[in-house]
Parts: sequence; C-alpha cells; structure tokens
Amino acid sequence: KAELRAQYPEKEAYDSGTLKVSDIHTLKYWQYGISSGNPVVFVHGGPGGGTSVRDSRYFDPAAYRIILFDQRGSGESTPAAELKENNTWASVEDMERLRKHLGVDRWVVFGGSWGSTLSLAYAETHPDKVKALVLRGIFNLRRKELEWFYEDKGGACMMFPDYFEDYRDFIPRAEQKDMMGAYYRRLTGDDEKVRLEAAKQWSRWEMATSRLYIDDNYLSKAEGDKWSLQFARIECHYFINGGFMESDTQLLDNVGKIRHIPATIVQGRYDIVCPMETAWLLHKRWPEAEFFIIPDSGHSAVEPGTTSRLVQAADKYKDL
Ligand SMILES: CNCC(=O)c1nnc(C(C)(C)C)o1
Repeated sequence: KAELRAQYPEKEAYDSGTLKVSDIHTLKYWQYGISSGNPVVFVHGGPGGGTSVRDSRYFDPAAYRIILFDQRGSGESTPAAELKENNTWASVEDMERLRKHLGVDRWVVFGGSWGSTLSLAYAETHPDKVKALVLRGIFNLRRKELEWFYEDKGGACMMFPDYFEDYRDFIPRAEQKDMMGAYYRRLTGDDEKVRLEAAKQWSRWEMATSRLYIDDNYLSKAEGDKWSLQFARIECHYFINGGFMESDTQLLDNVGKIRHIPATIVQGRYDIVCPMETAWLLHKRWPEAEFFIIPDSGHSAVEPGTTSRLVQAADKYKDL
C-alpha cells in the first residue's frame, strides 16, 4: 500500500485583506506561501462553509502563492450569512475581482464539494484564466443530488436513519415532504431562536454524514452559532434556487469548454453527501482529467486517502 501523503506544515499567512465586491458584500482573503510562487486559489465548500488555515496546507509553500478567500456571507466576509446578492454567478465574478485585485494573470483552481461546483462554474466561464483544476467530492446541485441528501426519499436517509431522524423530526410531519422548503422558511424567518435551532439541525445532519467514521470533533462544528447560521442559510438558499443554474445539468453540459485544462478529480467511494454518480458522469464527459476513486473515504477532504491524493495533485501542478 503506497505511503499516504500528509498535508504540508501550517505556516502563517504573509498577507491578508478585504475586497468590497458589491454594495453589500466585502470578502476577506489571505495569502500563504511565497508571493513569487505559482498562484493557486482554494474554493471552499458549503456554500457558506468558509476557509481555515488548514485549507492552505494542500500546497507546497515553497512553490505556491496560496490564495484563500471566504465567499459572500461566509467565514470572515461580511455581512455574515447575508443572502441578498448571494448566488453562484456573483461568486464567479468575485473570483475574477479577487484575481485582478491581487494582480494574478492565471491560477490553479482547487475546490471540493460546493468548492468543486464553484470551481467548475468559474472555469467554464473563464477557461483562459485557469492553469489547472483539482476537484474533490463532485457536487453539481442537480435536483437528484439535493433530494438524495436533504429529502426523505430513500437517499442518504437510508444510510444514516439515526441522524436523519433528528434532522427530519425538527420539522412538523405536515411539512416533511419538502424538507428544504421547510428549513428555508425557518432559516429566513423572523424568529431568531427558530433560525438558530434550524441552522444547527441542518448543519448537524451534514457534519454527521461527511466522514466514513462519524467524527465528534467534526460534529461539534455544527454547534457554533455563527458558523451554523452561515452554513445552513447560505446552503439552503443556493439549494432552493438549484444553484442558480440555467439547467439541472449545466455544468456537465459545458465540460467541453474546459477539457483542454489539466485536471484531477478525487472522489470518495463512500461519499454520502455527494454520491459518486456525479463524479462518474463528469469523468465520462472528461476522460482527459485524471480520476481517482478513494476506496476507503467518505465525503470529507480530511479522510487520509483523499488528503493524500489532493496533496499529490497539487504537487503535480506546482510548476505550471
Ligand atoms: C452539500 N454541501 C457540501 C459541501 O460543500 C460541504 N460539505 N462540508 C463542507 C465543509 C467542509 C465546508 C463543512 O462543505
């Protein structure tokens, strides 16, 4: 069994700043590694998940100029959990605003889960700005993907019936046929207490199902008031709107625009949050992209086999 690669050691950011991207939204960003390095931008998940210093450690700090940013309403971007002017295509253009603000010509784009969605949307819109793509836990927000995970329709609920029960039964039975709609009404309602409880229930469901082995530390993320409101409100807002896509398969249909770009796709075999079918469909439409199925991984990037493949992929593109 080949030696598993670990992430690079943690280093301090050499720069950080804010960028006003609309009348409402200001983004926070950080830079790690070396300013003269090969630029890479990390695209976080959720949406609404925000970044952490851990996300900088997939990349060799002696070779890369590592750019992390919190998307609209996420992490340290302000206003926190704001849904107005918050959508996929605004975030695609935010990446362009950030790229120009930092004086980057072209960059490696690296994202997992929702981060893979936004990375694909960005690359298909601005293919000439992308040196390479590293995508993990492929998520296209197709209706069947959303229903699989968030509705009581024989999907993830059959794999984690125990945790699903808490997520489902927070909603009155009469509303359980449309869980995303029921949660959205509560996450955007006037009652702060209900909003927060809905946010924690929603977030707990995802944290419980993100790893092959349920990780209590990971679960504890869902207990944070601010984080769970950002994560749940922004996720549910994007999902209720089908990711603001023109069609259910827009990202798959437009892969032809990016097939020339060097790329690596990494997918956990036992990913319950973003089941492997979407990665498989992407692979079939994009045979040139390297495709790795991690046999003992769930959804999260922190599964050892997944982390190892992601570090190897980043190493592969470090001198582009
Ligand atoms: C349906 N959401 C998938 C996603 O993007 C995601 N899952 N976990 C995360 C965090 C790592 C940000 C918690 O993001």
